[in-house]
Amino acid sequence: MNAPVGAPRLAIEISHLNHWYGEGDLRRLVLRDLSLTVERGKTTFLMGPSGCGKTTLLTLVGALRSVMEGSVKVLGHELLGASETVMVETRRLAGFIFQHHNLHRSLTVLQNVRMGLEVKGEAGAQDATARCMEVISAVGLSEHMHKYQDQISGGQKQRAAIARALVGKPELLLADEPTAALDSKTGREVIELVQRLASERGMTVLMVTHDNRILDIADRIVEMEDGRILAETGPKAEEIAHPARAKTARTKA
Ligand SMILES: Nc1ncnc2c1ncn2[C@@H]1O[C@H](COP(=O)(O)OP(=O)(O)OP(=O)(O)O)[C@@H](O)[C@H]1O
Repeated sequence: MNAPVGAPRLAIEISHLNHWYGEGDLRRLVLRDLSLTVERGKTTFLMGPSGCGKTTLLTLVGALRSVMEGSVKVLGHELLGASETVMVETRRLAGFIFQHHNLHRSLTVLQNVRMGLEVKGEAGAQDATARCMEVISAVGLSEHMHKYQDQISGGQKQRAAIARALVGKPELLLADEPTAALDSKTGREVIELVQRLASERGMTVLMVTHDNRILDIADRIVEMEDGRILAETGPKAEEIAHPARAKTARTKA
C-alpha cells in the first residue's frame, strides 16, 4: 500500500539541525548541520558508529526531546519551538520500538499491547480488545497472548513490543536497534515482519541498526558519522532522495 492520497510526499524533513548536550565548557555538539528527508511509506535504516548521534536523531524525530536549533518537521508538525500539545500529538502519530522490548513484567502480552492503545487514549474503545488481538495475531503471538514476559522467548518479546507499537496504527514507526538482543535468524524474522506490516499499512519506518544482515530489507540506508549524514545507499536510495535525477538516469539507461 502507498501513502494516503493527498498526504505530503515527505514524512520527515530535517534541515540544518544542530543538537548538543551539556552547557558552557561542557557543551558537546552531537548533531551538526544535519539535513535529511524521509519519504512516506518507505523503510529507512540509519547506520553509523557508536556515538555518532543516531539515537539522539531518532528521539528528536519522535518528539521525545526538544529541538534546539534547525528545523525538524514530522508528519506536518514543526518541532522547533513546538508547544507541548504539538509534541504530544506527534508522539501519538508515532510508534516506538526500542532495543530492549520494555514490556511490563506484571502484564500479559495482551495487556502490554493494550498499553499501546492507552497512550493514545483509545484503550477504552469498544473494539480495543479486538484490535489488540488482530495485531497480536499479525505478529504470530495468538497462542501466547495470556502469557507473561518470562514465559516467552526473546524473539516473541520483541514481537509483542512490535504489536504494542503498531496497535495504535501509527503513521511513523521509530525503532532503535530492535534486533540487538536477538540471534540473527530471529532478528531477520522480526524485521521482515515489521517491513511486511509497514508496507501493508503504508507506514513510514525509520530504524537505527548495526545489523549488516538485514540491510537488503531497507528501501534506503543512511549512514551517519560524527553527527552528520555521510552517505546514502540502498537499492532505491537515489530514487527516493532525488526522484527527478533517478528518472533521468533511468531514461538514459
Ligand atoms: N543525555 C545525554 N547527555 C549527555 N550526552 C549524551 C546524552 N545522550 C547521548 N549523549 C552523547 O551524545 C553522543 C551521541 O549519542 P547517541 O546515543 O545519539 O549516539 P548513537 O549513534 O545512537 O550511539 P550508539 O550506536 O552507541 O547507541 C554520544 O557521545 C553520547 O555519549
